[in-house]
Amino acid sequence: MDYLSDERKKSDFDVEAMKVAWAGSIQEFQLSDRMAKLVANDPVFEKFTRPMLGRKELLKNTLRKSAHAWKLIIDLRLSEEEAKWLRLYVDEPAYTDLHWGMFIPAIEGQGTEEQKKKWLPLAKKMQIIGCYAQTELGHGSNVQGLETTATFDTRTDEFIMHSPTLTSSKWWPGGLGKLSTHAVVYARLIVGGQFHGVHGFIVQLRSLEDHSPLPGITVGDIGLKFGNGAYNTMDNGVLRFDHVRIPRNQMLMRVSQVTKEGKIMQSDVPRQLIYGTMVYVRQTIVADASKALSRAVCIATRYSAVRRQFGSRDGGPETQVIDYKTQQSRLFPLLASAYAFRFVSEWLKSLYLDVKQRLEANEFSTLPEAHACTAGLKSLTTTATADGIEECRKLCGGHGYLVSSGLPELFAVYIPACTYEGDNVVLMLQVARFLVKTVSELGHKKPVGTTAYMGRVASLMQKNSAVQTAEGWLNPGAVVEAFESRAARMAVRCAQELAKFGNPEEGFAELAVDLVEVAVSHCQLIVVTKFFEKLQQDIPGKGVKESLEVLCYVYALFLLHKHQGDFLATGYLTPKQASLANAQLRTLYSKVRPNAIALVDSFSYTDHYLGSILGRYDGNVYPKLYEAAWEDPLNDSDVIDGFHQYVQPILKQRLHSAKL
Ligand SMILES: CCCCCCCC/C=C\CCCCCCC/C=C/C(=O)SCCNC(=O)CCNC(=O)[C@H](O)C(C)(C)COP(=O)(O)OP(=O)(O)OC[C@H]1O[C@@H](n2cnc3c(N)ncnc32)[C@H](O)[C@@H]1OP(=O)(O)O
Ligand SMILES: Cc1cc2nc3c(=O)[nH]c(=O)nc-3n(C[C@H](O)[C@H](O)[C@H](O)COP(=O)(O)OP(=O)(O)OC[C@H]3O[C@@H](n4cnc5c(N)ncnc54)[C@H](O)[C@@H]3O)c2cc1C
Repeated sequence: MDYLSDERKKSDFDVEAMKVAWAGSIQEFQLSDRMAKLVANDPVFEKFTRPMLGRKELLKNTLRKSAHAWKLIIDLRLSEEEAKWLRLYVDEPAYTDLHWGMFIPAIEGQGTEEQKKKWLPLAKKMQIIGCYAQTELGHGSNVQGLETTATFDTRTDEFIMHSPTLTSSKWWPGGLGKLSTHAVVYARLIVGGQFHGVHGFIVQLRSLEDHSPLPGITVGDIGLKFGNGAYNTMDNGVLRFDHVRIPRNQMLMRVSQVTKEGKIMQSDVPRQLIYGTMVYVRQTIVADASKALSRAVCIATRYSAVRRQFGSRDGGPETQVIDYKTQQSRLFPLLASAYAFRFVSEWLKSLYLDVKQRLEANEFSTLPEAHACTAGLKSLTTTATADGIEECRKLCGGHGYLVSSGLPELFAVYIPACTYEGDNVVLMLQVARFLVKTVSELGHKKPVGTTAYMGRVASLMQKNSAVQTAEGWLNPGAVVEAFESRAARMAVRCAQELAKFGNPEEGFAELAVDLVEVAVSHCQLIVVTKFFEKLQQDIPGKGVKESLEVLCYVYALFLLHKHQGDFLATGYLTPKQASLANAQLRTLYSKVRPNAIALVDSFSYTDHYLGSILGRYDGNVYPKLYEAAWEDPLNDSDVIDGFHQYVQPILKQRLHSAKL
């Protein structure tokens, strides 16, 4: 029985076509769909018992799933794209993520042709397993502050890897704790007693025979992390070196080379390329944000249509909680954000692929913008997604707190995304630096790409919003201009404040809070713009483009409402115009309402991937919640272990004293 069938009948767009729009293309949809079903129908990938497992069982279970996934990849000859979808739907962080997601890309981006030829075939056949060992106990954000040393010994043509202090211990790398045989280790290069910056080195950590740590290497897991299950399927590790020697050719030498004689040769490649793997991963994290948020929103939307509270008339049914305006005002902007993040990630991927191609041809001009966009959008989307998942939990009331709702585990596994691959505040400060530089160069350099609007700063500073009615906000030009003006005005105001400081670094530190706000406003502008640009494309299917248009305005006007202080303070909007935007937002929520279930069905998530009783496709929530309660191990017996030992004596004592 489909308890949501009436809801599904209300929608006015073609869901199958929306699925394609969400996936990006029919090919991508079919590929994703095939992998989702493959995982959902395979009992090895069962995940409901995960939160009940102890750490050792949990990790072993992950190893079993990873081995099975690898077997499927080989047996079914899956392509790299298919393997990525498979990883997504298996839905369990594992050492293989870091092997494929960071170790291999680090060698691809920073290795010489010779190094790639040697290491990539071994890694791609998984004859070695690698991780990305950058962060240390004492330093994560400040990469230049890393303390591990790689000292060149001209006599033996080797580097000596060493951990000189406790704080230099590598700390956090995923896959390092128990599984990696190799790592790309980031260390200070020392040649002839001089420090030559931080570089990556391929270091073997464990024996390929018996997996024991090699001499001079101390390695282990850093311990249990937030939440049951969640990220504890990953062996984040600690690593120390005691004068471990590696051949010279294991330094990744695309950026700088060390010769046999101990000479440092700089190539034309900028030093920042050493950070290139992070640019790649930040871009993938933006795509993952839309997946995590859409998953939470799918659960909260379906449950909000099933759940009823208050409002019964003459004994009739009570009101579905999705019909409360307050519920809509919390849920629908998240639904719109999921779509907005999906489309901005699509754009970011194309920007990244373009930069990658240019880098391969030694053309580096677009790297700063790629860095600013990946850093800023990673920060913006992961912050919104982490907050959004928690909001979805609250939108599901008490039942959202049950593990079987799927939301606690999703939250616990997701929140470190605000920290890993760069703390979100630290990353926004990078965007701010980029914007301040752009503003300072306006006189002699035409801004391009996502900062092109800064080239129109004079007019953006003068012109105020012309919107007169609530309908007036349904105009891409009016909305984009509002976001451009706000970002440009905030940036210019900050640049003026900065100019008052004699020392720019001192000014940057003092104004950091305002600078982060400028960076956020710039990143929100990118997301809004890319959503409107998506709508310019041919999007087939009855009502699909119209529904996306509604979501695009919901996203933009919700942000405008939330940050109306900025829009008003910069003088671009009047209070009346801000309140017209809010009135329009209410109308838009009414347009989303009949399509809400269809809009989350369009994510095409299987019940396996959602992992939620509240979010079940058929809406059969209460009987399944009731059933699941009886499956809890506490309900194996009526009288629990420990009762006779610890509780009964107390009860007896009470009875005894009551008699007295
Ligand atoms: C077949 C099977 C397939 C299976 C497929 C599976 C695929 C899986 C795919 C993905 C899974 C991924 C899983 C991810 C799991 C996450 C695990 C987490 C990993 C980590 O966290 S790794 C560690 C990350 N660490 C950080 O992010 C540190 C943050 N800090 C920094 O980035 C930097 O130190 C800094 C930028 C904050 C500051 O650096 P520094 O002091 O050196 O720099 P500045 O002086 O400020 O700037 C110098 C200059 O450089 C520019 N810059 C900085 N960064 C970059 C960059 N990344 N790229 C380009 N340019 C950069 C900066 O703008 C300055 O420029 P200007 O001089 O101003 O021009
Ligand atoms: C689950 C998980 C997996 C990880 N996997 C890996 C991995 O595979 N490989 C790896 O190398 N690392 C990994 N990391 C480490 C991760 O990259 C770092 O934790 C991250 O970069 C943040 O650095 P930090 O811990 O030094 O934070 P800190 O920089 O110490 O942050 C602490 C606080 O200080 C603030 N702060 C720091 N600097 C500034 C500044 N300049 N201005 C203003 N505020 C500032 C931050 O905003 C934050 O509030 C992982 C971390 C986690 C949680």
